[in-house]
Amino acid sequence: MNHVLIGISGGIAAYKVCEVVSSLAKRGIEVRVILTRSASEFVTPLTFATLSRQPAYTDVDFWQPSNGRPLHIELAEWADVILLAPMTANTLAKVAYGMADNLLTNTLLAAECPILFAPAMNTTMWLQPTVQENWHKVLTFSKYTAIAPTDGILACDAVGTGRMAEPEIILEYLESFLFTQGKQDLKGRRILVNAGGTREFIDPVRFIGNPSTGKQGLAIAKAAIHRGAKVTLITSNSSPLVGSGLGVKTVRTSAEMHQAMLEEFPNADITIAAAAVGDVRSKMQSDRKLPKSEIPLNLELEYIPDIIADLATRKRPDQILVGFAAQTGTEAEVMTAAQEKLQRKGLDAIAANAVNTSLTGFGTDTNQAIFIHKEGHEQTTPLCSKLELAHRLFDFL
Ligand SMILES: Cc1cc2nc3c(=O)[nH]c(=O)nc-3n(C[C@H](O)[C@H](O)[C@H](O)COP(=O)(O)O)c2cc1C
Ligand SMILES: CC(C)(COP(=O)(O)O)[C@@H](O)C(=O)NCCC(=O)NCCS
Ligand SMILES: [Mg+2]
Repeated sequence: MNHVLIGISGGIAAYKVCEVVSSLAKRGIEVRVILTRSASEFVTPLTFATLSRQPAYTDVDFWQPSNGRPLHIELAEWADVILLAPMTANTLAKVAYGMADNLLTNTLLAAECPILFAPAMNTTMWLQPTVQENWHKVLTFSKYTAIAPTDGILACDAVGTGRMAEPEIILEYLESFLFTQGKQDLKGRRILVNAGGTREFIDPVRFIGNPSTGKQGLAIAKAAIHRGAKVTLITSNSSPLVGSGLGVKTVRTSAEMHQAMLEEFPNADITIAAAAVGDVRSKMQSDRKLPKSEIPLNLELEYIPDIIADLATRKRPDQILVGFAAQTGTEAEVMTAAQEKLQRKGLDAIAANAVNTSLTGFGTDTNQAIFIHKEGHEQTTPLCSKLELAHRLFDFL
């Protein structure tokens, strides 16, 4: 799976799709682009052809007598996933009614692969009842997945809903879809994820913390959204780029994390705890910054209650609870420690990952883990992106 077909319709947000095409091509993914006539008014086919290292197609190509097999059939069969970005109000209406009057809309009808839509338009256009009706209609078809527009400044200086999802968000969807073939197996599921490292404050400017950046937890949240879930992310000391479908709560300390997890846990079908929660904190916590001379050199510590073990005691039979175990040591040592945690804490599964290599663990973009299920089966992942690891975890569960 590595053929991405990108359809571009006539909006100013087309300029941002150049970056999407360029990034995919640099990762060795084959990209082809179809432009509508209006799209070519904004960015030339030559730009996309050059960035993708492939011909870019327009309606001129559609009507070529030299094609042999119809071009829209060839392109539809070639694609593993199609992205339509930006999607105009006009093209959305055509899709909603199955219309096919240009190369792009004919290709969409001829395609069997999953199709991602990233609309972009002025807020008043977006909120028109006709546009909203078309949008909700297309989303009832399983072949189509929405990358909903976000709030912010538009090209007409207005501020509101209608901004196309950022290239980074679109690229993450594509990475997911190339791995999962677009399956929506978490549709209707509510997923709770925590991420990041907690900070246990001694005073307002000093804390006991850890190097967790929240990247793995955030990747799990995104993977779940890409598979159709509704996701709540509780994050500590990490600032996610928020796309749609993600509810985010920010906390600082393990006590705040514990409280937030207790509030959200009853609503979750699956809970995945990827946060690095502190194990100890200072008994003494000052509200004002301590002068250096007042910082005790023998700081008295206390253990922090184990959040995930607490959740396990409250778990209903229909709920799934998964932990992460960051370990150092050999693969055998990592396994033994994770197995012990799985049992002692009463989890359904655990993902053990080594944090003492340069490509896995804290702050890296890649990771590697061993998944262990309480019923005994286990699976070792290859070294892969944190997003892929998240998908492998959902497949395992
Ligand atoms: C400067 C300019 C900006 C436009 N921006 C958008 C836009 O962001 N979203 C949209 O739906 N239509 C936008 N349009 C209107 C579309 O280009 C127009 O509806 C066109 O018919 C769409 O054709 P297509 O869907 O085949 O690409 C814009 C038009 C102009 C002239
Ligand atoms: C136009 C743009 C891509 C600009 O993004 P930018 O502010 O990141 O440069 C973004 O504002 C967007 O997606 N807008 C929605 C489409 C739009 O503004 N259309 C024309 C307004 S009438
Ligand atoms: Mg711990």
